[in-house]
Amino acid sequence: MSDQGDRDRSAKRELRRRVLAERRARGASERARAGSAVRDALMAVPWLSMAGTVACYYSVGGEPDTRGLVTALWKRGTYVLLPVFLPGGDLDWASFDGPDSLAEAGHGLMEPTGPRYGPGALARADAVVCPALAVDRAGMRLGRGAGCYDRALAAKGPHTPAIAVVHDEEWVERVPAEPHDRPVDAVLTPGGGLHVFDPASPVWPDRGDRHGG
Ligand SMILES: Nc1nc2c(c(=O)[nH]1)N(C=O)[C@@H](CNc1ccc(C(=O)N[C@@H](CCC(=O)O)C(=O)O)cc1)CN2
Ligand SMILES: Nc1ncnc2c1ncn2[C@@H]1O[C@H](COP(=O)(O)OP(=O)(O)OP(=O)(O)O)[C@@H](O)[C@H]1O
Repeated sequence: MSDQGDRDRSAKRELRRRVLAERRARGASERARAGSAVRDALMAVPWLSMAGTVACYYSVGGEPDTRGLVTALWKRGTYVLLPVFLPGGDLDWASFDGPDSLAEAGHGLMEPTGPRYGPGALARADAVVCPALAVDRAGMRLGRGAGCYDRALAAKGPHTPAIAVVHDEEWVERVPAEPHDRPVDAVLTPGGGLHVFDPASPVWPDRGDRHGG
């Protein structure tokens, strides 16, 4: 392994530690406010309202709250896929079908209990809302370090945007990146709303046409 690789990995560990400590310090009212902002920002995006299937995550702990978003999408009739963390770090996918369709799982996660569609199910999503600990100005994302989303995002379609959700302070100048890291297409922060990195990217144009309106 190269020295640069070692430096990147230890810089990632340090940034993860810092963000997780800051998240633990966030209070319930800030979390609730952030959750409403995340929900309202994404529910107002026109192309997302045309999406038949959205892969999301069901937030836990100090993560930017996505529970309101998941519920709002589901109530609107969008098919919502949520991840199931497999031993080994791959993600399986099952649908959200109301709060009763979830159960506590390992690592403090809440996961869907219904039929699982396999890691390849992400190919059917029209958008992927993914967790992150930090995102930088170029869209590189830092995850929890299991590589789950690095691998999972490889299964999404080429016209499917990946949108990372982070707290305002977690959208930073630069995240240490390794060769396997892939940028996301947009970042959503509670205070700043949705920011698209490259509006000319093939994930964005003609969404209404492709998805039948
Ligand atoms: N809400 C949510 N769901 C998600 C993710 C996520 O980040 N957020 N994931 C994104 O990849 C996957 C689960 N990935 C995980 C990877 C590692 C650990 C882990 O090692 N947890 C530590 C505790 C760390 C902590 O307290 O935050 C442990 O159990 O020791 C947990 C989940 C799929 N589902
Ligand atoms: N496409 C991939 N295929 C196989 N292994 C991968 C892939 N991407 C990353 N990994 C492995 O996953 C591990 C963690 O990677 P990294 O530190 O970038 O995770 P992360 O992006 O923080 O986490 P996550 O993707 O779960 O949000 C690394 O050891 C890396 O080699």
